[in-house]
Amino acid sequence: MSTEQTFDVIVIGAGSTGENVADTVVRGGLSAAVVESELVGGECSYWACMPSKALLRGTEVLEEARAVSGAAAAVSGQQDLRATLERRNSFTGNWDDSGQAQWVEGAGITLVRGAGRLDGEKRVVVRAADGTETVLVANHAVAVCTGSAAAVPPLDGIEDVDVWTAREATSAQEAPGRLVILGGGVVGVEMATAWSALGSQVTLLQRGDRLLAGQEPEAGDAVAESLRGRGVDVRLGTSVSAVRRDGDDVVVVTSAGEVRGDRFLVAAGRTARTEDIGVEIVGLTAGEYLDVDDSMRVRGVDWLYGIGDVNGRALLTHMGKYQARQGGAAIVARAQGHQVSLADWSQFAATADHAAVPQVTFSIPQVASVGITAAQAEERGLPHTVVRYELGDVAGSALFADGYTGKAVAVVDTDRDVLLGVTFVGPGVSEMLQAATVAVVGEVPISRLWHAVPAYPTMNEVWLRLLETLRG
Ligand SMILES: Cc1cc2nc3c(=O)[nH]c(=O)nc-3n(C[C@H](O)[C@H](O)[C@H](O)COP(=O)(O)OP(=O)(O)OC[C@H]3O[C@@H](n4cnc5c(N)ncnc54)[C@H](O)[C@@H]3O)c2cc1C
Ligand SMILES: NC(=O)c1ccc[n+]([C@@H]2O[C@H](COP(=O)([O-])OP(=O)(O)OC[C@H]3O[C@@H](n4cnc5c(N)ncnc54)[C@H](O)[C@@H]3O)[C@@H](O)[C@H]2O)c1
Repeated sequence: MSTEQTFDVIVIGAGSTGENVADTVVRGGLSAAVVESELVGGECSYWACMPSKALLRGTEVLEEARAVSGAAAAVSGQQDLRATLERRNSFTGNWDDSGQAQWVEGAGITLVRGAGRLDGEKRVVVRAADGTETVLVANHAVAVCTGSAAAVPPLDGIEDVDVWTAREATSAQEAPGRLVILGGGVVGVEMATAWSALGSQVTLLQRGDRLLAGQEPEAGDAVAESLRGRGVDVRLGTSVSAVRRDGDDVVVVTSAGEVRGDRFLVAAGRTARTEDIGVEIVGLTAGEYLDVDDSMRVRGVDWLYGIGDVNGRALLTHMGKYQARQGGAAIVARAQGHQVSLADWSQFAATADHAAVPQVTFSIPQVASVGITAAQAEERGLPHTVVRYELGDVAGSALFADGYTGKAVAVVDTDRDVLLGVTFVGPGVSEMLQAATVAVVGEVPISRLWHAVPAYPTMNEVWLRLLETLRG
């Protein structure tokens, strides 16, 4: 027997995105239920951003202290693995979501535990762990915020091996002795940095000729050099064809021979969590990312929204939350019978998804970027010029660390005289990113940027050097 409840908006998935969609519509005066089959808070809180950054932070702090002569003398001994893992555990609330569930209820959102599935127009069936079913009916909209999962390539023998994905790599309670990682993207690079510093012998396999392939080349080159310097076996141009067990070992068969490890982490991208949510009822294909317009509405289905990782536009927590604010506002406006403008930068459009996605890779060195790369400007046929500057050559960097090395890269639209993209590579650059984001989103003219005077002696002085280099 199933019970039926009605809400203005039903959100499937209480990750960081779903929580924010529900919060936005409730603040807009609508009622909302959010359905969650695992932990309220989703991937970011328990198996992604938070635990991975907690694993990395100690290594970064030690590295920064060791790079300041005088301070370096105080850094002796090894990082405490147990304490690092316990600090990481505390950031995940020991994988207990009661705090976040409390927040949801406190925000006036109804939390429904169980797996949600579309069952008709504006109808969602929720199957709880005990098999009971509840039917939720939406007055206005259903927002699918079910996120993404690790994509595991169909390698020969993979079904016989206990593969690690980002979930196991971020929640492990011991450092693996030998860790073999497939994929030199963000997850592969961050996990190689974290676990190599915590005692694992890491081999990183990347099929392309560069790590962090979607970034400016300076990023992947610097990170590869750094990882090698800290003992990681980085193998570029290496593809993996098969994997097998041999006693306690995992044997990974690559285009350049076999690699043995205790653990095998697959970090080869993500796949949409749309397998079991009934998208077929609106003519969509299970397993594919939801194709949405800039208000996050699924094209062709006026009551259905796809927000966050599940739409594949920008797989980052802060972008999912941004889309939640924009899409949530659109849901509220449409419920009130208002027109929703999809014009660029309107209050309902997630325009930044196309032009200004900020991202920090917490490798050593860090990579902080926003907007498009020079290669993307080329692909899009945009008239542009690229300006590069050695970040180590400004006084603030020299103070930050002895022998600081880093790069700044700016892609400038030569027609419109505005920034298309900015990338910083180096220690401590994550905190420099927001200025670049404001400049890209605001399309601040280069002539006006000369008036944005960076404080001395900070690393931000590189902005002035980039402008001087551009002027020639
Ligand atoms: C290792 C790693 C590190 C990362 N680090 C960062 C970082 O530093 N910064 C950053 O910005 N991004 C980072 N990301 C990306 C970030 O984790 C995601 O972009 C973010 O979690 C997406 O949020 P979401 O709410 O859209 O999806 P999710 O967090 O995946 O949430 C979806 C929720 O839906 C639930 N769900 C799924 N199907 C159903 C169903 N049928 N019924 C009910 N509930 C369902 C799931 O249980 C889950 O709770 C990282 C990713 C990984 C893998
Ligand atoms: N700090 C952050 O913001 C952060 C951290 C981690 C993850 N994330 C998000 O999570 C997403 C997923 O990260 P990811 O690293 O899994 O994906 P990714 O797309 O960044 O990188 C995957 C890498 O694996 C390689 N690859 C894929 N299949 C392969 C194969 N069969 N053999 C060898 N190499 C193969 C690809 O060439 C690519 O370089 C990212 O898009 C990012 O948005 C963000």
